[in-house]
This record gives sequence, C-alpha cells and structure tokens, in this order.
Amino acid sequence: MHTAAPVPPSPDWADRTAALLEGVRARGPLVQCITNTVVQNVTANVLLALGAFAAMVDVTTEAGAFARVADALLVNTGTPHPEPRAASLEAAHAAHDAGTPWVLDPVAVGSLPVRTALARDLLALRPTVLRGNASEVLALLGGSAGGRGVDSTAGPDDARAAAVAATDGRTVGALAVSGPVDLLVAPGTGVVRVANGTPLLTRITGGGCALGAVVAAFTAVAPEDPGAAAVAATAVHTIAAELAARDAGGPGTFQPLFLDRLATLTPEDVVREARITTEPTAVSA
Ligand SMILES: Nc1ncnc2c1ncn2[C@@H]1O[C@H](COP(=O)(O)OP(=O)(O)O)[C@@H](O)[C@H]1O
Ligand SMILES: Cc1ncsc1CCOP(=O)(O)O
Ligand SMILES: [Mg+2]
Repeated sequence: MHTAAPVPPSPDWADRTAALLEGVRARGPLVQCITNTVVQNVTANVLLALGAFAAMVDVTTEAGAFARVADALLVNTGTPHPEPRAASLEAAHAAHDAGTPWVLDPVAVGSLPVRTALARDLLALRPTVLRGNASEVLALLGGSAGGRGVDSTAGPDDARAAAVAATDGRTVGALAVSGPVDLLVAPGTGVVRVANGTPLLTRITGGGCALGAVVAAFTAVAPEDPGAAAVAATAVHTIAAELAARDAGGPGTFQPLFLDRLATLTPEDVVREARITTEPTAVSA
C-alpha cells in the first residue's frame, strides 16, 4: 500500500492563509483558553503577538457563560486538575450549544486515565478542530497508549487513517496533526501538509499548545471552514517560527524572536515561505 503522491505546492493555500492572517488581525478575536498551567503565559503572549486576545477563563460558572460570548475557545488537557476539568466540560457544552468554534488539544492522552476520560467526553461535543501530536490523535481516536508524556512517539502519517476517518462530518470539523510536517484534514479539503517549522518549536514548552490557541483564533474568522482555519493557523505559526529560528542562538533567544515574527509576519512573507501541498484523502492500494 502506498500513499498517493503529493501534488505540487498550492499557491491557493498560501493566498488563503495570507487573507485569513489579515482577517485575524482586523478582527482581533477574543480566545477563551482553558489550558495547562505550564503554557498559560506563552499561550497568551502568542495570541497577543498574532493580533488576537486571550482570556484564561477556567473556573466553573464563569467558563460556560464566557464560552457563549467569546469568539473561540481552546480546551487543552495538559494539567487536568478538578476545577479546570469541570470548567472544560462546561465551556465545551456551552460552545457546542452557542455555536462558538472550539479547539480540543488532548495533551498526553493515552495511558493517563483522568485526561483520557476527559478528552473522550470532550470529543463527544464535536470540537471544531481536534489538534494534537500524532500520538495524542491516535490515542484519542484509535485507543492506543499515547506517546512519551506530552511528546509524540509517532509521526503524522501514523495518524493519517484515523484522522481521515474522523472527518466523517460527525466527529470533528477538522484535524490538525502536528509533527515535522503537519498534516491537516477536513471534509472537502483532502489531506493538506504544511512543511514549514523548526525543531526549536519542540525545544521550548508550548510549541504545540500555543498552536492550539492560534488555531482557535483562526476558527473565529473562518467558522464555516475549519479546515482552512487549521491550515492557515499552522502555516502562520510554523512560518513565523522558521523565520525566528534563522536568527536564534538556541531555545532561549528563539522564544522572543518567535513572538516578534508572529507580530510582524506579512502576507508577502506567507506567500513566499509557505510550503503547503495537498493530496487526495483516499490512498491507493
Ligand atoms: N522536527 C520538526 N521540525 C520542524 N517543526 C516541527 C518539528 N516537530 C514539531 N514541529 C512543529 O512544532 C509544533 C509543535 O508540534 P509538536 O511538537 O508535534 O506538538 P506537541 O507540542 O503538541 O507535541 C508544530 O507547529 C510543528 O510544526
Ligand atoms: C510539559 C507539560 N506537562 C503537562 S502540559 C505540558 C506542556 C506541553 O506543551 P507542548 O505540548 O506544547 O510541548
Ligand atoms: Mg501538545
């Protein structure tokens, strides 16, 4: 069995990404984040650098009410203490009910029982985008044991079949599977690969978790097209990181340079740097 060969880079995706980046900056979406205690600061800074706004509204009673008025919601299972756990479910129910686009990042699901049960309950509320590394996506959709803590032991292609199966119109709106080459799937978009990025994103905490927030910001400006939001967010995040890495001396200088690049990234940068390919969803035998 082999995967169908990718078609050449699609200028159309680069143009759509550039347009959606301008849309995010023009709208300045407010993203409610219920995320882990490790990455809260970097997540808020990434959203602000992008031109979006962050609010960590992660306590019960407030979380559901806020999800009805926020422009988008991020739920990340990285440190699922009882209060944010309950707030996650409250907010996801409200988002589902109110039509607020929302992103699920099932951090470290698999063999860890508390977050795995939580992520399954959240998945039943049909996230607009399911974003995670390959081990997390496989564990949530396929029931495997997960990765090594928060890190993946699989590549995006290992999760390809499960991701495609989940774009059945009922499970999720779109999938964003991160890795050396990110893999995005949504009904009607086929499989899209974004080859931008830098290994430095894996040498700071939040490289993936902040991407979840960026995806949420983009769903706010393209709620009817979660696949396009996921592709554009991934491309913007990874192109900014790639440009930052060119000037970075290591993880310490990379992080502020990444924020600078997110803030200054132009549509022309996106069109020049994007390495986005598409292929049919079906694979030939
Ligand atoms: N080897 C790599 N080369 C370039 N970019 C990478 C590499 N590994 C991961 N990335 C990028 O790092 C970000 C986080 O991905 P990943 O490490 O898979 O997420 P997580 O932190 O959730 O495990 C993504 O934007 C992805 O494109
Ligand atoms: C280290 C750690 N432990 C629990 S959540 C978390 C942050 C993970 O961030 P990322 O998935 O972006 O690397
Ligand atoms: Mg992660």
